[in-house]
Amino acid sequence: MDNFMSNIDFLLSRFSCGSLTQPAPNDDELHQILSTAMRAPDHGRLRPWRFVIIGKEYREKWVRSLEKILTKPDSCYPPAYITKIVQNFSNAPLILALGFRQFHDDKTSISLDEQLMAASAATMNILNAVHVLGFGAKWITGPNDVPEITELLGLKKPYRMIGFMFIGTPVEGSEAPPRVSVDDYVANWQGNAVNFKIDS
Ligand SMILES: Cc1cc2nc3c(=O)[nH]c(=O)nc-3n(C[C@H](O)[C@H](O)[C@H](O)COP(=O)(O)O)c2cc1C
Repeated sequence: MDNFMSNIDFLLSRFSCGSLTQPAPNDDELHQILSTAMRAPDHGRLRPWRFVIIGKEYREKWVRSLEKILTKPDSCYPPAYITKIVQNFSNAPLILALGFRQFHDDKTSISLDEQLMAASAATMNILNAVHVLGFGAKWITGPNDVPEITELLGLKKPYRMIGFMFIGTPVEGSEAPPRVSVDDYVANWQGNAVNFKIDS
């Protein structure tokens, strides 16, 4: 029972943390973290999730390539965004590119929405596992829809990106933001359509 309490406490204390420093999880820890993604619910056992690790050896190359792509003359990104994103990617102790493989109608009856949900559930498992091992992480969208970037990562069609995750050690003083109340978001069905407190 004690064990269950502490597991619940872990889940309840997770928060996203963008202010990260070294160390990042080591290879064994990262393997454990990624193993939890493989336990996500997944209709039809398609295992649609795909993750690309951008480790520190290739950090510089990745950041330079990213900057080059984002600053092309036809780029739709404002300079301030590019500076911020390049800085964030440069400082992140470890980067994961998050994606999923799209299986289409000719291969499966499972919808793309469901595949996206399975990949999202896998990503949530990663966030929780990172926290359990004492690290912090943040899931960001980033420039995940730029064709040259998806191509650079090996995540162009039939893959689709769902963002990036930064993983590392939360800087001192990082704190969970206040949380919302369960009662506002959950209703008991009592025979008629429910109303949610938050929406009334
Ligand atoms: C699909 C997805 C994309 C996100 N993209 C961004 C983003 O680009 N920038 C950002 O600051 N937060 C982004 N977030 C939100 C953060 O990951 C995080 O959830 C938020 O800062 C709230 O923190 P919390 O997880 O502790 O509630 C995204 C979340 C999700 C689920």
